Amino acid sequence: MLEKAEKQRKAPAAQEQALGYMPGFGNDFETESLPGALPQGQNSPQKCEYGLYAEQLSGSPFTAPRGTNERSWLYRIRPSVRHTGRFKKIDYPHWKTAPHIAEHSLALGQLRWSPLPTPAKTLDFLEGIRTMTTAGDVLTQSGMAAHAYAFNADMVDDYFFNADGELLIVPQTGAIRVFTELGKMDVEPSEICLVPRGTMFKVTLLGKEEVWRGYICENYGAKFTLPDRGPIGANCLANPRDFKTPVAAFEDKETPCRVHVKWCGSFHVTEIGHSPLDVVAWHGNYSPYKYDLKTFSPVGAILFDHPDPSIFTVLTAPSGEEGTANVDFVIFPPRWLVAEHTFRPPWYHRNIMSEFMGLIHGRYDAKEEGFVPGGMSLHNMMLPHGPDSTGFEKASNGELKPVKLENTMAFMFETRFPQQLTKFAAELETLQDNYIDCWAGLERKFDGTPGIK
Ligand SMILES: O=C(O)Cc1cc(O)ccc1O
Ligand SMILES: [Fe+2]
Repeated sequence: MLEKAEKQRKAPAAQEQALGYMPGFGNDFETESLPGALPQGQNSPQKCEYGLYAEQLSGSPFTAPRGTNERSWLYRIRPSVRHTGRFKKIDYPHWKTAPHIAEHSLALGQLRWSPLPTPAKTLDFLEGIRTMTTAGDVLTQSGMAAHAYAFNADMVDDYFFNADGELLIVPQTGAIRVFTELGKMDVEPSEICLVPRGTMFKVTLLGKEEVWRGYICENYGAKFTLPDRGPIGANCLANPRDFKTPVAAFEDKETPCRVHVKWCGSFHVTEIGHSPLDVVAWHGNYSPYKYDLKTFSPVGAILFDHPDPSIFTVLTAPSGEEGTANVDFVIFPPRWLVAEHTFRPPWYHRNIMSEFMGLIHGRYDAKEEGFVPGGMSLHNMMLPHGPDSTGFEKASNGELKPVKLENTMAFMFETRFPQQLTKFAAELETLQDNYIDCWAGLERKFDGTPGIK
C-alpha cells in the first residue's frame, strides 16, 4: 500500500515532461496521465483505479440536445467538494460584471485607448484583469465583458474558477501557461485559449518580459462554437483540427492553497490544504482548448467590394436568435487584397452590434496610426466609424494591384448588446482624447457637378 502511494507521489514528475494536445473542436476526448487511470466501458466504477474519485463536470443541461450537450468525466485525487471549504467574500475591484452601469463623466463617443500601463507593483493574472466594458446580464446568462490584462507574477498556490462564463484569453505580449483541471496549455501571442465556465485553473508566466498583456472576452452566454460556413463548404476559416485540447496533467501538492471563485459578479475565496488541479484522467467533450490564429484560412473578395467582417469569424457564441450572436470573435489576419475598382479597407459604417477591438501585432488597415499593438477601441451600437482620413486618401488613390496585407493581427469582440463602459475605462490614462480627430480631414468633396472627385 505504502509502495503504491510512493509511486503515485513520484508520478507527477513524469507527466511534467511535454505538453501534449489532442486535435479537434468539440470532440469526445479521452486522456490519462497515469496508465489505467481512465475507467473503460463505464463512467462510475464502484471503485476507481489508483483510489481516484469520479466526478462529472456539466457544461450544458443534462437534457440539452446531442449537438450542444457537453460534459466531461474527471478522475481525481479528491472530489471537487474537497477543493472548496467555507467561502469568504473578497473584492476584485477592477473586474466588473453586467449589468453594470458605471458613474463616470465620459459622454458617448467613439473611443480608443493605448495599451494598459505596465503595472507598478507585482500582480498575478487575477489581479491584473481590468474590465473595459460589460454587456447584457450575467443573471440571465447573456452578454459578455471585455477585459484587458497586464500582469507580471505567477499564480502559485492561487487557483480560480469562473461560474459566470467561459474565458476567451487573447495574449498580446508574453506567453502564458494556463494550467487547468483538464491539462496545461502554453499560449503565446497570436494564439488564443478558452477556459470553459466552471473550470479550475491558474496562470503562470512563460519567458522573460517586462509585462504580460492581453485581452479577455468573458462570455456569459451559450458557449463559443464554430460558425456555419454556408456556401463556403467544408473547409477554410477556422478548421476544427487546429483546435488543441490539452492532455490530462495534475499537480499533487499538499500546501496551503486558495481557490478564488467568481459567481454572479461577486468574488469569494476558500482556503484548502492541497492543489485542486488533481485530475489524473478524464474523458468527455467539455474541455479547454487553444488555437493558433495563424492557422485561420481567410476567404474573401476575389473580384470586387469589401465583404462584411463576419467572413473572419473564428468563433461565435449564439444568442438563441438566429444570426444574432451573443458575441462573435472575429480576426483581421494577414491576407491578399485583390479587389478591383474597390475601396479596399473597411467601409464607413454604423452597426447595431457593438464592436470592441484590439490589436495583437502590426498595423490595422483602417487606421494609419494611433491604433497600436496592445491598444483597444470601442465602436458602440450605432456609432459611426471607419478608416481615418489618411487611410481614406491612400485607399482611394492607391494603385489597385494585388497587395499582401502583412504584419497585422487585429481582433474584435462583437456583441448584439450595447457595451457599457466601466469607470476604469472612462478614466484610463491611456484614453486617446483626440481619437475622433482621425476623421477630421474627411472633407466635403461634393460640388454638385458629376465626375470622380
Ligand atoms: O470597424 C472595424 O474596423 C471592424 C470592421 C472591419 C470590416 O472590414 C468591416 C466592418 C467592420 O466593423
Ligand atoms: Fe466596425
